[in-house]
Amino acid sequence: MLELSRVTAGYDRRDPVVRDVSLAVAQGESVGLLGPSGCGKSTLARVAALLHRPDAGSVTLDGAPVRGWRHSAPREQRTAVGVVFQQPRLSADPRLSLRELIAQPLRSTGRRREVAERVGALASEVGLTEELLGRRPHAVSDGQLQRACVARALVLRPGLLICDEMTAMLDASTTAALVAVVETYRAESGAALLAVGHDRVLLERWCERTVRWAELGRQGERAGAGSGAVSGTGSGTGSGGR
Ligand SMILES: Nc1ncnc2c1ncn2[C@@H]1O[C@H](COP(=O)(O)OP(=O)(O)OP(=O)(O)O)[C@@H](O)[C@H]1O
Repeated sequence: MLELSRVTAGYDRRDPVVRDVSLAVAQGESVGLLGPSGCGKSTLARVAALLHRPDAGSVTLDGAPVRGWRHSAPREQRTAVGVVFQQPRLSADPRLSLRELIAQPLRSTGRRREVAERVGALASEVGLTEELLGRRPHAVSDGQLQRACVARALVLRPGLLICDEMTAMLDASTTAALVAVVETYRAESGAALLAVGHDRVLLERWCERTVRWAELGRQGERAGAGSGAVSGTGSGTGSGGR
């Protein structure tokens, strides 16, 4: 489903934060990526979500190499990945109501006719009332806004979901509710999951497999020798992540 092979990425080519790392997530598989704060997890998650162009290495989605990032990514690749970020306020347009926020990917891909049914169904799954759907981000709590961001990430029925510290600012009951929404969606759709974070207990409970950041450079080797649940990266791996 997702194959990151020998990816180097960052904000300064002379000093990249992600160095020569490889990671593969098979179709339908859930993988937790664990690492300390600042190691580069979010940067790698953004590369996988086609939001950040790597300086080197390759990314393959559903067998097709990714050649464009952000707005230059082909629509079918962009819409195949749903993303939830740690801080919903940074990713949510403050001018939109929660209803519009959830519906926006459908509108921008010309699927307006699905809006009423799909937004209604997702709102009830994530636990947002009609009244909350009419409010804008400034008038809801972080947890309520994150519920809307999860609904938005699922609205196009992606084959891969990337959750970057999705629950870091949530209480235990909202965390459990949103993890359950993601897992219900995965059970119905067969979607794969890459969940990034530093909460080992949560990720080990949530995901079928967890990988530590320090092990990332060896993913290709492990996939070749392992259970077959993970597809190989297709090349030898380098010196590993930081
Ligand atoms: N837009 C940016 N410009 C310059 N440097 C950045 C930018 N975003 C992140 N960094 C730096 O890149 C490094 C890795 O950041 P990143 O957010 O990928 O780490 P992380 O493992 O996700 O951390 P956390 O768990 O704290 O979210 C950090 O040193 C950070 O300061």
